[in-house]
Amino acid sequence: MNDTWQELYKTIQSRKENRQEGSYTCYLFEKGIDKILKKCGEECSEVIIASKNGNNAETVLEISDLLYHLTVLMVNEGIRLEDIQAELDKRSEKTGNLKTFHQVDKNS
Ligand SMILES: N=c1c2ncn([C@@H]3O[C@H](COP(=O)(O)OP(=O)(O)OP(=O)(O)O)[C@@H](O)[C@H]3O)c2ncn1[C@@H]1O[C@H](COP(=O)(O)O)[C@@H](O)[C@H]1O
Repeated sequence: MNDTWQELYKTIQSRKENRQEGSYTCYLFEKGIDKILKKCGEECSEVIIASKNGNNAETVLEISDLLYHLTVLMVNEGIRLEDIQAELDKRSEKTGNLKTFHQVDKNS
């Protein structure tokens, strides 16, 4: 997985294990799952609004906020980056298989 995302994941994981004064991540873990999910929902809406407004710079900021909050959710739930990677790889294999199937179909 992408190094930046991996680093962020590790930092968030360490915030869960060692609570730190003034850390927003620790605040989210203290509040718990309902707060984390609420933030994921809010950030998702903000991505939609920024994108609808055609503002790519704002959309990039909101997608980054969403990815951060989704990563907090993953750590909270014990979902590893490798789990996401495995699922994406599985889909990519399926698409590859599908392409092969269509190519075979076209040629026949
Ligand atoms: N990537 C992020 C990141 N993205 C967004 N945010 C925070 O997410 C919050 C979202 O802003 P909002 O205005 O929606 O929320 P808010 O009003 O601040 O808070 P609520 O009362 O709504 O919960 C902001 O406080 C941002 O600072 C992040 N906070 C931390 N990180 C990274 O997480 C790691 C740990 O940081 P600490 O949490 O500071 O220890 C570091 O690598 C940071 O860079």
